[in-house]
Amino acid sequence: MLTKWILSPRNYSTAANRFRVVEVGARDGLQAEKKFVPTKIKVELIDRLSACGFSTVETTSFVSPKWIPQLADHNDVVAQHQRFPGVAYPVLVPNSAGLKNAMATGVVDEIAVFAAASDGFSKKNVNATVEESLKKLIEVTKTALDANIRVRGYVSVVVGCPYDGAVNPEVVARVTETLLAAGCYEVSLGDTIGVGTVNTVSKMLDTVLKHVPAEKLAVHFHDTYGQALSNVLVSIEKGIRAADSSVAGLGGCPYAKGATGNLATEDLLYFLRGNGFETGVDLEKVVETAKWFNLAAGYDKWSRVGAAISAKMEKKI
Ligand SMILES: CC(C)(COP(=O)([O-])OP(=O)([O-])OC[C@H]1O[C@@H](n2cnc3c(N)ncnc32)[C@H](O)[C@@H]1OP(=O)([O-])[O-])[C@@H](O)C(=O)NCCC(=O)NCCSC(=O)C[C@@](C)(O)CC(=O)[O-]
Repeated sequence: MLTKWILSPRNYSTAANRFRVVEVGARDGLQAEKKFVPTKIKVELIDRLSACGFSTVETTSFVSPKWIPQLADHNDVVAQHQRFPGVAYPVLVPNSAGLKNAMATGVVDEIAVFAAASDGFSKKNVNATVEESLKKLIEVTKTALDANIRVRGYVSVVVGCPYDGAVNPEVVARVTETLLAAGCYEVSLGDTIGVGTVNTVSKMLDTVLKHVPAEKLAVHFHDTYGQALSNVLVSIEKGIRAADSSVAGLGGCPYAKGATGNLATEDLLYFLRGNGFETGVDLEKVVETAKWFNLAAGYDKWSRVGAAISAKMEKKI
């Protein structure tokens, strides 16, 4: 199975060489952090990421502050960050209360709703089964669309669940179809705990793609076991041209035991650039942003590519 990917030529046609990278560091990256990152730093992080050339920068979550205290400053974040032309700034919304709060800010024009492909994870994450949560999300999506707010969808634990084990790809397909039918413009398939491999991700995608077209899908890999880039490659081979990632590989999910950071944006951009894809994002600027964030927030988090490029930059000085 693996040889097929290794031997397959990397000269993708120009028509298919555009790739959208969705930057989720300010939301997914910070939601599980032990310490609260000050609002001012979050806002500057979003502004700096916007200047890198992303077309989508996810900013925060309108979830319960009791559940995710790290993003309790969502009102201030959306009010204070800049809005670059052509950049979408979705916020995560779990229910109608979150949508109401997001709409009350008067500045949110895109939300992301999230469901899961296992009851075990869904109950831990949103205190509802998959079916119960889908019912709520269909309502939320309808209300948002009626208010001219675009809606992106997520499906979590598409390969494996920390509570229920291996996940049936048919369930992933059904949840994805439901979110698209509700009106989401795209659904991002999340390997929340990063357990997927070329083999399992490939099988999952083959099943989902029997039901929905590749243009309606994005992928969202966590790099817990170092498999994220191979899984992006599999997704590309199947026609998917959008992936989520987070600057410096920040991230994790508080309700997914063992989940480490997202696929790092710098690693994804290097991989895409090296394989002939155009993203419109300036890799070196993203590395500078990671460097700034580490200094500003007192972190020492580096992607592999970020560490390598940063070392080269320092040599030149
Ligand atoms: C969904 C709930 C709220 C249900 O939580 P619940 O406790 O069942 O909610 P409830 O409806 O019973 O309400 C309880 C209290 O929360 C309040 N409340 C209720 N909703 C809201 C809201 N939106 N904003 C602010 N407050 C809210 C509500 O008003 C009430 O307040 P009280 O009366 O106790 O003072 C909760 O489970 C929750 O907030 N969960 C969010 C968990 C989360 O954010 N997880 C991480 C994001 S998912 C993820 O990271 C995966 C992803 C997307 O990245 C992809 C991947 O990697 O797979």
